[in-house]
Amino acid sequence: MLSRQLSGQIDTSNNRAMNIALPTPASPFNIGTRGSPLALAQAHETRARLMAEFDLPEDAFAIVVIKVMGDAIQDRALKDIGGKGLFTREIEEALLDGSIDIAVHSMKDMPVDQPGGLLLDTYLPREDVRDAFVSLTAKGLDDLDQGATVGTSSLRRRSQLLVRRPDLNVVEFRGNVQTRLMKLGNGVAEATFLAMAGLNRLNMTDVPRSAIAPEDMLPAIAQGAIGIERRADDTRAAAMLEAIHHGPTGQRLAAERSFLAHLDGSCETPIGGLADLDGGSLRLRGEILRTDGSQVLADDMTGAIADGAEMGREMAIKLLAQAGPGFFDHM
Ligand SMILES: NCc1[nH]cc(CCC(=O)O)c1CC(=O)O
Repeated sequence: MLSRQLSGQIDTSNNRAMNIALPTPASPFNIGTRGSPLALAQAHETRARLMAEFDLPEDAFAIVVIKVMGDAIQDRALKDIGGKGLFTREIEEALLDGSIDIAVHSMKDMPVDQPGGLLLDTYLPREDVRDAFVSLTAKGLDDLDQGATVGTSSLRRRSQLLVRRPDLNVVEFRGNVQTRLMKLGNGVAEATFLAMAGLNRLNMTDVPRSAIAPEDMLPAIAQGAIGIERRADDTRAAAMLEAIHHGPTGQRLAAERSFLAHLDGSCETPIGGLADLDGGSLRLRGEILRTDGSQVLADDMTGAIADGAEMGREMAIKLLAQAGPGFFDHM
């Protein structure tokens, strides 16, 4: 398995695998992650795939938990304190200073550009991309009373909800799944929204949820995808990650992240996007919204898989032209 995976990627001059020094319990491979339950589950999945691929014991790996600013701040809306880098800066510093070998991320939270010296080009097979409607009382969006209060801290979800249900009262809702369920129980809101991927990865089968079709709520760019970052000059990490990379997820994210890149999106802008593969073609759906739900601009394109990034770029340019200046200025 090792030689098959490495022969194409690392040593193209002949058909023999390059000799990489695999990690050992005495000199483990350090996997960096945030400390949230979901982040830990994703790091454990990465470790399990590497163990299987290279026939290594669990203690040839160390899971290194890194505290990030974003996790420490629970009381203010993320958009007020500086966006996505809040969840990645400390982890990327640990990569650059060598205290970890790779970093495992939710791709949904990752900016399109990484700091110099780092590469984020390895993806695990994608989970369910959809959002979940979570409520102790209502079965779905259509089941909510006129004027009902729903909780979300996501500008995208907020805007998408208001497009469909302008009557809803959308309130800020942060915290982990347990906290949010407690708030629902306390009547703070009648429903909230979570990624299906997170619920599935945490095996939260007892959470009352129903999956929302992408037609009704287009997911965030890269929702449900795990990405693994490394130092650009680390040939061992490159070889190990190549072995667990999931190509189709990479093709889908290439289109979605190109769309995001050309929109210049951060988590401060309501953007949805989803690429699906169907045989030899790629379908990209994308939308941008006004935060008050008064307007949504959407597009849907199908083309060759290899053209995904170009489709993302074209779609972004087209939607931005339709939007005109000031489209996002409603916050
Ligand atoms: N922004 C937080 C975040 N980042 C990734 C996930 C879920 C897992 C995923 O989409 O990969 C979540 C929580 C949520 O949206 O419910």
